Amino acid sequence: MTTKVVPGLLIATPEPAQVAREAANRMAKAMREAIRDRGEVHIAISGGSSPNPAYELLAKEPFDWNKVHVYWVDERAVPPDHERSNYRSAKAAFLDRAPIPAANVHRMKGEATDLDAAAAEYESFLREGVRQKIGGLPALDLVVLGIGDDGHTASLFPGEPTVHVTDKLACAVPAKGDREARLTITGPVLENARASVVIVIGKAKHPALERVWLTNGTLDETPARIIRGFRGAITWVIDKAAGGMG
Ligand SMILES: O=C(O)[C@H](O)[C@@H](O)[C@H](O)[C@H](O)COP(=O)(O)O
Repeated sequence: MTTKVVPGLLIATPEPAQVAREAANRMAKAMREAIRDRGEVHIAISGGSSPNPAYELLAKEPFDWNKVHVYWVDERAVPPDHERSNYRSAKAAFLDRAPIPAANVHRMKGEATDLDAAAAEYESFLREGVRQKIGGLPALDLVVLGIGDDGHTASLFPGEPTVHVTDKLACAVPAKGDREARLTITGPVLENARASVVIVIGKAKHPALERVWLTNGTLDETPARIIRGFRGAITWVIDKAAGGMG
């Protein structure tokens, strides 16, 4: 028998605008708690289009932004001013709107000619920058994730070995078809986060979301199932279309 179990808290809203508000509130909550308990907050953010309205709202929150450190979950192999750059889109929606010191912003170098070296450098940023550790590995206070129509999350794509990588904290993902190469943080860092907010909008995501929530399934087919094993608090914020009701 196949059963559906939503791991974590599900916030299902009618429309994308409410997704943005709920997601921003949940991110802000995790960030406030980290600052209260640990004096600073380390977050890793995703690209894609779904989180941008939430980042815009988050930027209006009255944090001590000097205490906020930003990392990326993944990046496309393009320069930072490219229209497909995750850094560029987060800059427009978030970094240009919140006074986060430049020294606290740790982008992935998608423009690097040697992406393996860029991934190794990113692993060092994570090991040194994220001082809080759980089980010897960096413990981000918050990761913000999305899900692709094909069931990917971060840049962990179906049929790629990346979702099984455990000996690296970040790695390069080769180009495939019309998808450019990527950099991504890997399962051990994602799983170790104290909190995650997963933002899923639109009808096209519904089949993938169902596959994540089914008790049966494989990481190879649906890498976003990795979220099921996260140790921290998982919050899904979805609209009715993603939930199959629109
Ligand atoms: O760079 C990327 O493409 C991502 O970080 C990716 O994992 C994204 O989160 C999903 O593809 C969902 O994208 P949407 O937000 O556009 O639905």
